[in-house]
Amino acid sequence: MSYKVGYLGPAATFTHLAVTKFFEDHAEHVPFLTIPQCMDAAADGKIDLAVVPLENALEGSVNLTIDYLVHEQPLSIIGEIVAPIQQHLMVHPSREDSWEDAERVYSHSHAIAQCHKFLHHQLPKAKYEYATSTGAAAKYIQEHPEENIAVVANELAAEEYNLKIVRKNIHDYTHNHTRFAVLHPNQHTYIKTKLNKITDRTTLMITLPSDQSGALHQVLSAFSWRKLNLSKIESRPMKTGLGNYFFIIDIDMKMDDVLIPGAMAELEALGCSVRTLGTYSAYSI
Ligand SMILES: O=C(O)C(=O)Cc1ccccc1
Repeated sequence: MSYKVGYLGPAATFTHLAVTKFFEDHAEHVPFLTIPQCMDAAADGKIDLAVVPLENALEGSVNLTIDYLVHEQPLSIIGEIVAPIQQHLMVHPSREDSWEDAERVYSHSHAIAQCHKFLHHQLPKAKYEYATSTGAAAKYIQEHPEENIAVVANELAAEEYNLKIVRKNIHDYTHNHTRFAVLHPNQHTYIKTKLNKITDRTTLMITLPSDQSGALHQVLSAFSWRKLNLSKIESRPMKTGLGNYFFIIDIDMKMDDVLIPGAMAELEALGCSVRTLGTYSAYSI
């Protein structure tokens, strides 16, 4: 079967690279300019699957993806792709010899954050400007050679948009990986890949009862006495007022019939609300 797979585009973003490796050639790739547009298309059935960035090892969660999943478009995470990320500095070919004079650095906010030390030292006077993706920034300078901008993006983007890489591997730390989520309206959807599976995961969203002392401790104990291994816990604002947060928790196993449902029932009995954002396998590139 051939899937129609939407991704955070345009061509040659990191998300696109992840899609290419995950689906090989049994998928039609459909670029979207923003994460919400891509997720809306999956919810409306215009594409079969959406692939969007979820979390970066250096910069943390992609809040736009998590917030849109939680507040706007309740798709399920049905798979995860973990990809190494190498950032390069590139310019329009006409500026190859004068890249150090760049007035602006343009890229996705996570890409700029991953290269802060490099940019701080090598382009101290440049202003940062944020694009919807690294690919969008690369495409922009191809189309606007008159603007004195350097872009942070990957090797494929330099090829795709005919740019010159002037500094390679400018990310500040070597262990730069990103998790991409494969999203579908229905949790019970199976996808096939030849990539190596690294782990199974279940992602839950948990809202604590308000003003109850020790609530987070009780939540964690529901997982700990069942020996459920958590690989992530993070809080995000509910957007309902200062001090109101929900938690995103990753458990390192697939939904089962006993342990995770038992923990969820215990949390609900404590007055928490619990939503399963997905139960899936994670694969590495
Ligand atoms: O902008 C891109 O290319 C993306 O796919 C998002 C992203 C940005 C920075 C690191 C990893 C993924």
